[in-house]
Amino acid sequence: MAATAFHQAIGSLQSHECFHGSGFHLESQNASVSLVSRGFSVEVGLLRGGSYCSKKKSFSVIQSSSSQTAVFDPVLSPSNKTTNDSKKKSNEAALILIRHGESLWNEKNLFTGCVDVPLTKKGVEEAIEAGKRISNIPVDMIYTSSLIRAQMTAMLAMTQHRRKKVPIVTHNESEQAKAWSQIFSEETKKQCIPVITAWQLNERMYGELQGLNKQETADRYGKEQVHEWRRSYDTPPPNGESLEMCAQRAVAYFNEQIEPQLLSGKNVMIAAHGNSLRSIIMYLDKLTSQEVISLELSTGIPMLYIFKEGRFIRRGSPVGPSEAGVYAYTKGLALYRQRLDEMFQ
Ligand SMILES: O=C(O)[C@@H](CO)OP(=O)(O)O
Repeated sequence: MAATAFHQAIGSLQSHECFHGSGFHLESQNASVSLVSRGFSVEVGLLRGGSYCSKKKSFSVIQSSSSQTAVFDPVLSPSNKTTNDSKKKSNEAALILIRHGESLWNEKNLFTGCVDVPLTKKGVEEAIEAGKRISNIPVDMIYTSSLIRAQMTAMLAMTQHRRKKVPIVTHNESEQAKAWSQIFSEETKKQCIPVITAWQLNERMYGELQGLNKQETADRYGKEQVHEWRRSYDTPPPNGESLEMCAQRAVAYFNEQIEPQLLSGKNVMIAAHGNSLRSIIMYLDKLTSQEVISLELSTGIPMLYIFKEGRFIRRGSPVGPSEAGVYAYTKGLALYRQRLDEMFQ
């Protein structure tokens, strides 16, 4: 049956259990508490104030697809019995968010924004480690920013995936690019994961801070001013984007392009940046503009959400493919993990 141990176990996790795990934290205790208790009404206020108004529209667009993989993965499912089950649509989908691994400018403590800087060796290792953590979670589509550090992270992470599907960058920038990158085998297509690059998921544009040293900037303009530029919701850095401005394009893109995929049951991974992901998490977790100030993301730590009945349920950061860790708060899930490992031994 489609109702696998993974489903049951994941479904029985309580939301308060999702706050464990690294990669995502709110510094204030109060903020964490309000996260789990906050209702939809706050979000509506936020939506009205900002430009996330396409949510309603995007929810009405339901695409159908036969190539989706359910949140439980038939290949990885302990029962692994029927092909019918594998075709059955799930009303759940996994959403993995991952901030890129350490970049060369993270290492040098420079404001980076939209400057296109690659990963360090440590960043490469972080991306591979991230891939191990999510290697059991099915991925049907990948979205990255147009910046190389996010793309490297996505690709390196996918080298660790158990399904061994091939991530293929989609080239829609011109008719010729589309035509010249076509795949003519349906069988091969099924073994591919489309990778869509979107500038809307880029890091916030840091304006005249790009290339400056963060410490030196704090020494010059004061710690408080620099903190406000870096973490506040609506104060833009000089000639750059505030988090609010970044959200206007990143969340709109999420609403218009990514949510319809989740609604159709596709499992999606997004590899992006500290601030573009902060704005998306603010939307997913219904954070207020005060709460988001304390939201910090580590490099190369994946975070999992389950999209179910129009809601995003945060599951935290998978510790590893076979470690009980964050997921193992229920017996059923621990058992599923154990069976999975036995299957692949
Ligand atoms: O420099 C940047 O682009 C970002 C992310 O590294 O910095 P911050 O920590 O200020 O968001």
